[in-house]
Amino acid sequence: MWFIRVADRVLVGPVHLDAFDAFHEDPPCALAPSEGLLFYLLVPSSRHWVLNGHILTQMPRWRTCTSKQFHWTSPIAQGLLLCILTFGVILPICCHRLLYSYYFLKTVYLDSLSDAALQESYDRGQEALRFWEAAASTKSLKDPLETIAKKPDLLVTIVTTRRGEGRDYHYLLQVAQQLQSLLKACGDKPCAEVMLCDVESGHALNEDALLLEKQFLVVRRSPDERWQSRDVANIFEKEKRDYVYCLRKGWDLMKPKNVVVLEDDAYPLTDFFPAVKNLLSRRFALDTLYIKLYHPERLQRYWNPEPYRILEWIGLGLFWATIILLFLSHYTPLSFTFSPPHFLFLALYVMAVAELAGRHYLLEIRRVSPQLYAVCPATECCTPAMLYPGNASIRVAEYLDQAACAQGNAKDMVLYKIARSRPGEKAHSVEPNLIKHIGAYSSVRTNHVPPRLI
Ligand SMILES: CC(=O)N[C@H]1[C@@H](OP(=O)(O)OP(=O)(O)OC[C@H]2O[C@@H](n3ccc(=O)[nH]c3=O)[C@H](O)[C@@H]2O)O[C@H](CO)[C@H](O)[C@@H]1O
Repeated sequence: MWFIRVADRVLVGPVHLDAFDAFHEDPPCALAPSEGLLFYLLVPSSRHWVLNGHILTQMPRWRTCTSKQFHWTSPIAQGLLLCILTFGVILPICCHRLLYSYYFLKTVYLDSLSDAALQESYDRGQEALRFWEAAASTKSLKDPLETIAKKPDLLVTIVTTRRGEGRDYHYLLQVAQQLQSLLKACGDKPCAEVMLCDVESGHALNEDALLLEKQFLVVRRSPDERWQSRDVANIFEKEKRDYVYCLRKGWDLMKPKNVVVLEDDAYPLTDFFPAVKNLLSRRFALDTLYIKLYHPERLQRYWNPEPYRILEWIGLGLFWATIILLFLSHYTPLSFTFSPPHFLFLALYVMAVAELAGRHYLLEIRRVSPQLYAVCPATECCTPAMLYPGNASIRVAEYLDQAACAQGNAKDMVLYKIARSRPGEKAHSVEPNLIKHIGAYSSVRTNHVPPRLI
């Protein structure tokens, strides 16, 4: 390919020296060539044109573009090159295996990643089963009800039911094992009391909860109450009533200062207790109905209908655009000016990189310290891990009692609407997540077979 320059005009287009017919085409203006690539068209001699020593019989019909318009040192060309490199080369290479990135190659990697996650969970479940069976056979503890502290700073209640599908994964045993190891790491004074709330109301027993009876306080409805609890309109209403029962039972038994309610497939991460402690030490916690400790990763993108996220996104773009421009103008030989177009371009560039690579991965950086965890207005979906500061758990039980749940209006949606509609009530979410959702099989919904990660 050749580029031809005459005086201050640049003639742009492909010149195939072996096929002069190409000159009859009218090539479009394209990227400007670098100075070093320019070749000069020699002026015509009689009826011939000479290009780099080759004789042409016709004058090529070129469209001309001024050299100012196309020059590779121009900001537009540089910006274009940067975008092509970033979005067309670097990000696809780095992110094509990242589950929550736009570049994730679902058709190639989703099945293998999902199978690996299932296998990992199964292995952890079997390991937990062996662990708790060994503990049950060797330890004979006092009645857990006698050993629990009254008015603990924090009560962790796990709502559990017998699982049909996915029972070999022993979600409850996995969660209990992890909680126990995190509690040990707290030091001499336990950072929380744990209560298992077994809401199984069928004829079959929740065997995982039975296995943990010697280690943790396990509460259940009486046989009469259990029978009544089965008589409900739908599974979502039952799920809500079970939740309310567990909230009330924890409060009645211990009068805790704060409550965390975990669903039985909410696996606490290592930063769980330090982060909860930090949240409770912040002023806003005194004044909140609940703090969500988990939001599904697939819904963590900027491009989601959460207004604060759009603000965060714009802030991120403006912040990094400023840093990059300051850096370029002070620490590189490049002659960058702080012009508004540069600034706008860089802000949009940073925003696009953050969104396409995956906001989820940016949030993970916050794990460096609990102080860096972000608190924002509560998001809509899901309640696998909820923190109720002060006596909020009892307020929530009362509010939920007054609402009816159904398909499409499960307890998570009801709770979200309550927090928005009740005057004086506020609800928050923390980011990043403090638990991992390990429940590939739902006990209230039809499951995709085999379960997939997204
Ligand atoms: C990760 C995620 O998005 N989870 C949400 C999803 O749960 P899932 O569809 O994932 O259901 P799941 O099996 O995790 O059950 C949620 C919780 O309900 C409990 N349970 C189940 C059956 C029953 O009769 N009684 C009972 O209390 C169960 O022990 C568990 O603690 O939808 C629920 C609302 O429907 C909640 O919003 C969950 O947070």
